[in-house]
Amino acid sequence: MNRKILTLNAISKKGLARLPESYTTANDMEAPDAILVRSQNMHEMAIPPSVLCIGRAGAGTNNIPIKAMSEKGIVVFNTPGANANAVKELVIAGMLMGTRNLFPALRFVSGLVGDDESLQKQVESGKKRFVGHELRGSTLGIIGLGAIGSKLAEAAIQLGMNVIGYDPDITVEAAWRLPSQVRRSASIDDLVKRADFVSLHVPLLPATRDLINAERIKLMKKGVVLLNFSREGIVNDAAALDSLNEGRLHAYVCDFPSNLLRPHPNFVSLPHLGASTEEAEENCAIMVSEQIADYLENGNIQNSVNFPNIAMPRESRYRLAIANANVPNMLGQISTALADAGLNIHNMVNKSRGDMAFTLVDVETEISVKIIEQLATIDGVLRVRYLPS
Ligand SMILES: NC(=O)C1=CN([C@@H]2O[C@H](COP(=O)(O)OP(=O)(O)OC[C@H]3O[C@@H](n4cnc5c(N)ncnc54)[C@H](O)[C@@H]3O)[C@@H](O)[C@H]2O)C=CC1
Ligand SMILES: O=C(O)CCC(=O)C(=O)O
Repeated sequence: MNRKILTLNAISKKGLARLPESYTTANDMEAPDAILVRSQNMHEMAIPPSVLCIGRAGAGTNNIPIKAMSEKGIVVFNTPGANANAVKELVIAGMLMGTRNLFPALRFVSGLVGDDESLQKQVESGKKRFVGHELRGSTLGIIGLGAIGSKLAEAAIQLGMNVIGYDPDITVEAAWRLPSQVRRSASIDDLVKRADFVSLHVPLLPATRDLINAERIKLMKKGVVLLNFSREGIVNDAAALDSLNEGRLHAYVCDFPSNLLRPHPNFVSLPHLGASTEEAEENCAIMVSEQIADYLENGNIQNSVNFPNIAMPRESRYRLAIANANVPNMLGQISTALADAGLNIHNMVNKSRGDMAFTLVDVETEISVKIIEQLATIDGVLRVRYLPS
């Protein structure tokens, strides 16, 4: 079927190539079936009523109004783990930038004047200001042991670091990925007291806003390097500046700009580069393109952040995909409406997640527009799609 996909950010061509050939992609179009996005803020955007799903080529979905999309039956996907290696590698670079004073040292060298002999003398007398610490033997505290945090833990152990971690909601899968040497912290406070490096790998949520604030920074060891490759807002900028000024924070390495912190020589800020590798961009775009195509064609859902995972092999040509509220008797009402219309159900699956549920129904004969309209009027049904193959 011809489908229209609106791309709000640059999405890797290798990923877009995974969409069926009949699909059109463009960064400006009327009535798209789906939207592909990376970091663009969609909170103020008017979402066209034609949109069936949104694919976030990446992990964080705080740029998407998830609740409003759920209420409209719009499925939001992300790509768990697809850019985790890229972020992990940049965090390792960040630890070195912070502890080896690489930016102040680079600024020192760029400011030198004189002939080669004079430069040599200035370097030899000046370099003692930039003496740092090695990663090996230091303690890294990781807050959030999901896709990125667990990869970082593994790499840090290989570099000879001691790793402590905190994640009260760690998934079983992520826990299995963690090396046995990672020590569990009882709380964030406990973790920050013991770490030489603190790295944040949690989503931005109301509960994680200002997670690192003045009180927590006061618990940290003097000379700690703080790394935030998660989101701005998770570290309180004013508290970070105060502690950089007083020397408790040796360096704050962050993937987001801050006008307040920018003038401080030990604030290292990158332009949201964590996932900016060709490999990560391809991985995310491939994963998200395959997910939205399977949803648009078959109603199958994998890696949604607001609806349950659901999949049913196609054994009949006539499929209904129904987004509905997770309330009693939805299945009863749907199957009664189909039975009343003389339609025989071949296969049916329903999954729920929080307030949301999703139902796939394959019937043995064609479904009329009238039945689809009737199903859409059932209280709690958010969206009904007919997907004949
Ligand atoms: N700088 C960049 O370019 C990128 C930034 N990110 C950011 O990193 C975040 C993490 O990414 P992933 O590891 O892929 O996500 P993930 O979902 O695999 O892991 C997040 C982990 O944080 C844990 N968590 C949630 N609240 C917590 C809390 N209060 N305390 C401790 N742990 C908590 C969860 O249980 C989960 O295990 C994303 O939400 C995104 O904001 C992700 C990719 C690229
Ligand atoms: O797409 C990007 O460059 C940003 C990635 C990111 O922040 C994420 O995946 O959460």
